[in-house]
Amino acid sequence: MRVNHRKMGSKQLTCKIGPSILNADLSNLHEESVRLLADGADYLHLDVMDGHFVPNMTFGHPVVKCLRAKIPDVFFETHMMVSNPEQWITPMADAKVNQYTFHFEATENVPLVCRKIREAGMKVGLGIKPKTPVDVLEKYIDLADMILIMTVEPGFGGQSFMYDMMPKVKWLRSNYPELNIEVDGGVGPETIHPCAEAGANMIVSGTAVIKSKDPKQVMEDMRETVEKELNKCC
Ligand SMILES: O=C(CO)[C@H](O)[C@H](O)COP(=O)(O)O
Ligand SMILES: [Fe+2]
Repeated sequence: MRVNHRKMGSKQLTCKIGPSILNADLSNLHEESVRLLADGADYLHLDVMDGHFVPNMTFGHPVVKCLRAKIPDVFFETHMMVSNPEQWITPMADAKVNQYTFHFEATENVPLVCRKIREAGMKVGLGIKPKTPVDVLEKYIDLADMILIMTVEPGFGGQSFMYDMMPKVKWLRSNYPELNIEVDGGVGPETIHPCAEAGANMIVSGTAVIKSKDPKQVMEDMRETVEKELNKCC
């Protein structure tokens, strides 16, 4: 299935805030997630790391499945920082993940992975690491529901936002007005302006939300900034 993101149709893009629980107290994953959702999160961005594609490990489908059992209705995106992303499609679908976001750099066969994710009933997210140029995505964009532009080297939370990734977001937004574009890494109140101006509408924020005394306010402020920019163009 192909989605034509180039056309300027009637689809109104909305801002979605997806906190990353990477730097939360993972022994309290359920409580932390419930708190973030009560504070206004639109979806949960679950960072899955395999210690191979990135030099760190987090959790896999068994944990996601347990979390899903306690939180049945919320949109789960798994950010798959794994080699061989094909391997985990079925288990993540079984865990009732809504969107499976994998990395361009992790596979030789992007179309095949996109197709398998869709066949398993999930939305397709396709991401690139900072050193990967955005134009490699051109022939795959219509196979995806969302493009992820990493604004840090994947692997760890709490890193500094890479401002020089913003031209990638701008390029995508100017060519694909209806595309969902996500930014991830070092995003918070201090760095949301360039993301919004460049055209990102799906905002992942870990440390800035989790470590804040007022996560609700942080998410509200980021949403307001993004929505202001989205409303400018239409
Ligand atoms: O994918 C990630 C790291 O690879 C995380 O989603 C990201 O880093 C979020 O955390 P922070 O906002 O603290 O950077
Ligand atoms: Fe992530």
